[in-house]
Amino acid sequence: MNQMNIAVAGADGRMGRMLVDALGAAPDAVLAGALGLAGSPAIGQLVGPAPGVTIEAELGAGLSGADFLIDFTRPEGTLRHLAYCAEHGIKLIIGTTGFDDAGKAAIAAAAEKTAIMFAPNMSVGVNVTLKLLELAAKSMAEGYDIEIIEAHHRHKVDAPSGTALKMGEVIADALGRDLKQCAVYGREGVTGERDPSTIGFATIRGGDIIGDHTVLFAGTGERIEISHKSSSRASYASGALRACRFLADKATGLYDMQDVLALKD
Ligand SMILES: NC(=O)C1=CN([C@@H]2O[C@H](COP(=O)(O)OP(=O)(O)OC[C@H]3O[C@@H](n4cnc5c(N)ncnc54)[C@H](OP(=O)(O)O)[C@@H]3O)[C@@H](O)[C@H]2O)C=CC1
Ligand SMILES: O=C(O)C1=N[C@H](C(=O)O)C[C@H](O)C1
Repeated sequence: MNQMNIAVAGADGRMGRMLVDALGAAPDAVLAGALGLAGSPAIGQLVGPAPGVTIEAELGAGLSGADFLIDFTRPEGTLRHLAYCAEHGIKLIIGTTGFDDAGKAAIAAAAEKTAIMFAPNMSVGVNVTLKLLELAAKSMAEGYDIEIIEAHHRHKVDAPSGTALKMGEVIADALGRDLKQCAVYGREGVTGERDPSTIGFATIRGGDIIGDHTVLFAGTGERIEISHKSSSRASYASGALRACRFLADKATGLYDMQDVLALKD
């Protein structure tokens, strides 16, 4: 078994800490570096199993021993790491959400130089849910109003969640619609009757909710709700490690969790 040398960005964050623990328990991987935000009190702290790795702000120091970087940070941080990884052939697993179109284009361009797995949700359950949504949308293309409701902890900074947006994209694609044209992000005041061609989004933020997503297909005389609820961040971390194993024999290319889990038709 080849050992994977994996660095973690945002090593002191909620997902970073979970990833460091997951790497400590993985038989085929070692924590090979850790990155933190310049100026953060976390810089210089030891993480991981003994003898430990220090969290570095300088990319060269944090990534010198790494073949992979797992990045759950913020778009501006990920884009900085992306440029370095593309230049140095470090494979990248991106879990960060909240990218604009230019950020997504930069990720696609970097995938011509190194292998990248980019997904807003790395849990098996959410990725199977995406397949269920495709089937549900095709089967209920007429007569059902589609609303996506997501709930997350009070610290989350982007809305709607990357997962909710991905669910919207999958449904819009299945229906031959463009999400940019048909999405409605919240409602207030005199809105008029609901336009049947729209896909609505509602966002809840509070407490320590790890991540709940429900898609409602509301028809006449019945409604279907397809829900996924996360009760631990461990499912995201194990998905990220699965992605490293998937990328191990790839030199370049942009992949998602549907590729990793062999869920593509
Ligand atoms: N794809 C998936 O399966 C999942 C995706 N996510 C996404 O991952 C991201 C992180 O989530 P979470 O761990 O909860 O967030 P946290 O805020 O807990 O952690 C973010 C980490 O990134 C660091 N950071 C912040 N800004 C920068 C920057 N500009 N450059 C480098 N590092 C930076 C933070 O440093 P500091 O502490 O010093 O601010 C911290 O270490 C979010 O976008 C979230 O939506 C989350 C869970 C699952
Ligand atoms: O910020 C989070 O916590 C999460 N973010 C991801 C998203 O935006 O979809 C994935 C998960 O829902 C947790």
